[in-house]
Amino acid sequence: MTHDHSSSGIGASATAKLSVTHVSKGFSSVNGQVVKAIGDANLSIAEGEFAAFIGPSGCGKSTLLYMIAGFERPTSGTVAMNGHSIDRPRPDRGIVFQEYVLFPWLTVEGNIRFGLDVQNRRDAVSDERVRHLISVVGLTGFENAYPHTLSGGMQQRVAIARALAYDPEVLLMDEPFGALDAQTKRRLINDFIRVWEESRKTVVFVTHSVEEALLLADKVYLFSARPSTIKQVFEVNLPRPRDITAPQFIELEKALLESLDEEVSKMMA
Ligand SMILES: Nc1ncnc2c1ncn2[C@@H]1O[C@H](COP(=O)(O)OP(=O)(O)OP(=O)(O)O)[C@@H](O)[C@H]1O
Repeated sequence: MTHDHSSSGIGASATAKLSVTHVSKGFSSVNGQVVKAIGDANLSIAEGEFAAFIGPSGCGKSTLLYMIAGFERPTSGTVAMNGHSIDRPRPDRGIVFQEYVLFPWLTVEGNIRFGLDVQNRRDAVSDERVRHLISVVGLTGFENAYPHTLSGGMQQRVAIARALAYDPEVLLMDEPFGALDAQTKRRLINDFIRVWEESRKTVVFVTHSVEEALLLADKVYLFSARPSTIKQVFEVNLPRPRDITAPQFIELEKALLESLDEEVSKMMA
């Protein structure tokens, strides 16, 4: 099922975990011109929802994610969590980037434990939490390994466990599997679905891949060409793990691709 979200008035909702209301964002370029990345974005993400952002390159997906993270502020409009405007990064939002940003001088366990150590949480409960996370992301046996000895897929597993370690309310992911080869990506998607199903945290996941979005998300938010709005929301009411050959999956994939292609053409015009 899809909804047209190009009109306004759908941002605020009493039950929203995250709400984006009439948000615009412009950047000044080196020659002094303003690039309007986001025109008027409105969306509302429910508690426990797995949301994917997709859209043409440069439409402002990462920019909106960074506003939710608190790294960027909107030019106008509001981005709120639990009804409160977001004004800075906080540990209630964990983030996983595309690049493997691990601390090279810390082991796998040290990296995962990092956020807990910063909060001085070293007790039996946090020890058990770290041990459990190492196991669910499939890194048991690699606790004492250093990042440079790990493959890209393994490093992203560490980054996911690290973001989950301090139990954030929301997990923000910026193309976390984008740099991985197709096979590693597929395995990580399947494993990540299991990890997510255990906690059912609210996730916002930026991706370029229609297939990845439809394999993972409850709702796929399609951004229009710049200055962007949320053009359409695709609801994916299919049980996980999803079958990419199922007729409903293929039907959704086709509709999403067609709508995305229209926006990509506008960006290239
Ligand atoms: N800090 C910045 N300074 C100037 N311009 C910026 C800045 N951050 C983003 N932009 C511009 O804003 C627009 C949106 O960028 P953003 O990275 O959010 O897009 P995106 O949809 O995530 O792109 P992609 O899919 O290619 O990663 C782009 O034109 C980009 O060049």
